[in-house]
Parts: sequence; C-alpha cells; structure tokens
Amino acid sequence: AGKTTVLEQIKATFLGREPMPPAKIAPTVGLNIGRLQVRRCKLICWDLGGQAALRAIWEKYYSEAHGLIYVVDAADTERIDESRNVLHALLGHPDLAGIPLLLLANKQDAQGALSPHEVEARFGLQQVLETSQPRQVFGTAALTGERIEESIHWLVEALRDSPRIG
Ligand SMILES: Nc1nc2c(ncn2[C@@H]2O[C@H](COP(=O)(O)OP(=O)(O)OP(=O)(O)O)[C@@H](O)[C@H]2O)c(=O)[nH]1
Ligand SMILES: [Mg+2]
Repeated sequence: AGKTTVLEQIKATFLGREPMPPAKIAPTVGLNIGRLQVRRCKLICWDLGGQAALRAIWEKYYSEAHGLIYVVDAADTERIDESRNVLHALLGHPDLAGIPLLLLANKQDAQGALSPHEVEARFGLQQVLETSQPRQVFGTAALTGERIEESIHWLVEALRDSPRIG
C-alpha cells in the first residue's frame, strides 16, 4: 500500500533529508522505526509489514500506540474491501479503543485511484469508530510526498488532545 514509502517521506519532510529511493524499498518483514519531532511533539513511528502472514504481530504494538496511521492503496480497487475489513478488525481491538485514526488513501497519482471521499465512503468508518474518535482521511501520493506534511500535522494536533497520552 505504501507504508514504508510514507515513512520515508515523513522522515524526509520533518528531518530534512533525502528519502530513500523507492526502488530500494523492499517489502517489510521486520520493523522500520522513524523518530522525529513535529511542532514540539516527539513522534516514534513504527512501520510494520502488511503481508497477511505478518499481520498477527501487529497487536503487540497496540497497547503502546497513541495514534494509528492506516495506509490504503487507493488504486487497488480489487483489494479495497479486504483493506476495509482489516481496518475494521483492528479498530475493534480493545487496546485501540478511541485511538486517533489517520487514514491515507495513497497512490493518488496512479490511474483509477479512488478519491479520499470514495475511500471514506467505502470504509464505513462510523460503524467502527466511537462518536468522538478523531479521524481524518487524506489523499496522498507517497512517491512524491503529496499531502504527507498536512496529514502528519493533523495527527499531531489530534494527539495533543488525546486522552491516550497521559
Ligand atoms: N504510484 C504510486 N506508487 C506508490 C506510492 N507509494 C508507494 N508506492 C509503491 O508501492 C509499492 C509498495 O510500497 P511500500 O512502501 O513497500 O509498501 P508497504 O505498505 O510498506 O508494503 P509492506 O511492507 O509489504 O507491507 C512500491 O512499489 C512503491 O514504490 C504512491 O503514492 N504512488
Ligand atoms: Mg513496508
């Protein structure tokens, strides 16, 4: 979907260095970590592998997470329902109750990509989120960095107001 490419763009944007060339980014098997500071908020980003066989380890990270960035390949319309189901299952986990959710409808540069509004409608988030749970959908293109900075600024503001940080 582009999680590691997103993390590289986040690091490039907020640490002011060149992102890793996309051709060098392999599917994630272990864990990539990004540490950065955004508007006096220290962020530690954990980027996990999305392959089905690797999803079982995600839940080891839930209890210590303050926010969730969920990256969807908006151009992969055949698997968008699978992505929605995986997110719904995630959000049903008690350790993620009320967590601020940043949903990135990624690959907006690709032909046939669903718009952020279409992804939002397709995902039916109100079925699985608490009424006051902070959530926002951004249409991003991680390859070029489009909308990455704005989306992280939104998340940082949501985290500031979050009861998960105490
Ligand atoms: N066109 C386009 N391709 C993208 C974009 N973001 C990522 N990609 C490509 O999508 C593929 C997968 O990107 P990754 O960042 O490795 O995806 P991932 O979600 O980390 O994948 P796993 O680690 O296997 O879970 C690569 O070929 C990327 O170059 C984007 O915004 N637009
Ligand atoms: Mg990856």
